[in-house]
Amino acid sequence: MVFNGFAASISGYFLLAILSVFFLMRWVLFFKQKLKNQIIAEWPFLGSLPTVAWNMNRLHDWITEIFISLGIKTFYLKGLFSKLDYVFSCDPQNFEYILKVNSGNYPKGEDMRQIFDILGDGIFNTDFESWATQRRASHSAFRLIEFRSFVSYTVQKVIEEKLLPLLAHVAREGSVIDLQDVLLRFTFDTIAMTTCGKDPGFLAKELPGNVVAKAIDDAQEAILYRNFVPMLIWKLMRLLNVGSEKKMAKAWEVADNTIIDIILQKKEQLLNGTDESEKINSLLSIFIRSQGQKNEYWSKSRMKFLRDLSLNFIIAGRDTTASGLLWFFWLVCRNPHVEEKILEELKLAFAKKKGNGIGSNKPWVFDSEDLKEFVYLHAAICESLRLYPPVATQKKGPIREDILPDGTTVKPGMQIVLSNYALARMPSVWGKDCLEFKPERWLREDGTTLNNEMISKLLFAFGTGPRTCLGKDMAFTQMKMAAAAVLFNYSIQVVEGHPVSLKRSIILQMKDGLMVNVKERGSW
Ligand code: HEM
Repeated sequence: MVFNGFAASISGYFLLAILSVFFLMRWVLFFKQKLKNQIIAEWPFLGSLPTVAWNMNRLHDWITEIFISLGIKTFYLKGLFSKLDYVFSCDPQNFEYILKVNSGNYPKGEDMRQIFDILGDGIFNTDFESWATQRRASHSAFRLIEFRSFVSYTVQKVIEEKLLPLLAHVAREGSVIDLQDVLLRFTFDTIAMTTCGKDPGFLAKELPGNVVAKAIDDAQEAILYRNFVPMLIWKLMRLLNVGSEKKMAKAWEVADNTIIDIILQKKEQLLNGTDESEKINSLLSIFIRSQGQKNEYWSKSRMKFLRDLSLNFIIAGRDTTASGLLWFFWLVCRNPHVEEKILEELKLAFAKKKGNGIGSNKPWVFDSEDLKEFVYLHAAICESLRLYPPVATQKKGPIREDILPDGTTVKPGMQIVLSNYALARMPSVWGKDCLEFKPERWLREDGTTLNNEMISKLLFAFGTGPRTCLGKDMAFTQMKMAAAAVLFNYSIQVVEGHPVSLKRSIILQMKDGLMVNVKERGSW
């Protein structure tokens, strides 16, 4: 009897277990099917958040697929409690309207300020009066001839003394190198020098580690995470000092210590009369000189202002420019006919120099004056920024209800995501060949001059309107100078079979880097 009862209960449990597994499998299959079949599947209470999470690793491509499969350029997405929380758009009219025409209604907002809190009260992270004052001051500094010359001088020096020697070393060794890593080192050294006047020495043959570069990577990882989890969760993680928030705290400490150290050194030099900043026209030196030299000018709030200024520019300028160059090189490698045309332009400029008895030695580095002649190269860079915009999406939140040019209603509390990446992939904007790398798109019909109207109307890689990128000219100088020097002196080839896909990051990067072979070109 006892045995029979025991057997019955065992078989009962067994049956229950089989039934549970059966229902669990059905449930999993049902959810998988729902996620697969419906491009924006919605769930009770959770809205579309599970679908977003499911597609997180391919977010930009997923958003693009939605636009294309639904044949629209704007759609809503539901967040928690099925509230209409998000508006995604790739309509150029909406870009122009939100970023320029009615930009006053679309500030960065408190959420973004908290997510990017490491940037303090810097230009990138503030709105209204605080932003306007910094914008005016930074804009004046960027227009100074001294600063512009210092940027060109620094970029040329880093290319000549570090970037090309590193590539020469790789070519001689016949080894392969990760171009993404090299470019991040290149832009870190140049942005640190132009912003703070200090060379971190990150781009050296030995490929050394660097605590500040690591701190910036860690901070960006935490910022990415903060963008996708509810604020309550990451704030709790910060309180407990765990995960990405632990790394963020450390990154913050490193950034503070390093930058404050540099500012204090400058203060010492200024007060002791040993200042070299007359020769070094970095952004920091320009700001420090403009504030006067007396001790009382060095208040705590002024130190914080200088710290925020430096960090904002370093973060704004490093990964963006490296990403712009990386995708450019990759696209050029895949399109030899474009490379050929760029080389023609470079050879012509080089021949002119030679004719004037100026240059014949290799490796040859073009200077800032030469860059003006590189129209096709400029168009090729615009085209790679179109297809792979380093800032792939821009997020904005309206403060008042508004109707966008395409008729979409937006309300306070909503997040508007403008997808630059999807915009490039819209046949209705660019034509059927939208996926092709065609620098000619940005040239007038004569094929020799840039179509500047089109650039200002459709190239949103740097944003537009009052918050348009302050470093745009600087980025072009850097990208054109580096691209010309590398392509003229070396042939870059992507290692066969190297996988290229998007990394989950704020700035468009490659998940596995970009392994390349480098070969020296013969003399022209
Ligand atoms: C290819 C390189 C670059 C790209 C694609 C790029 C893109 C952008 C974009 C899209 C914005 C607007 C962000 C928004 O509306 O929230 C922006 C803002 C900004 N960028 Fe860049 N950027 C690049 C390089 C640089 C460089 C080299 C610097 C300076 C050293 C720089 C400094 C800034 C600053 C200070 C802002 C904030 C402007 C403001 O809010 O008024 N950027 N950038």
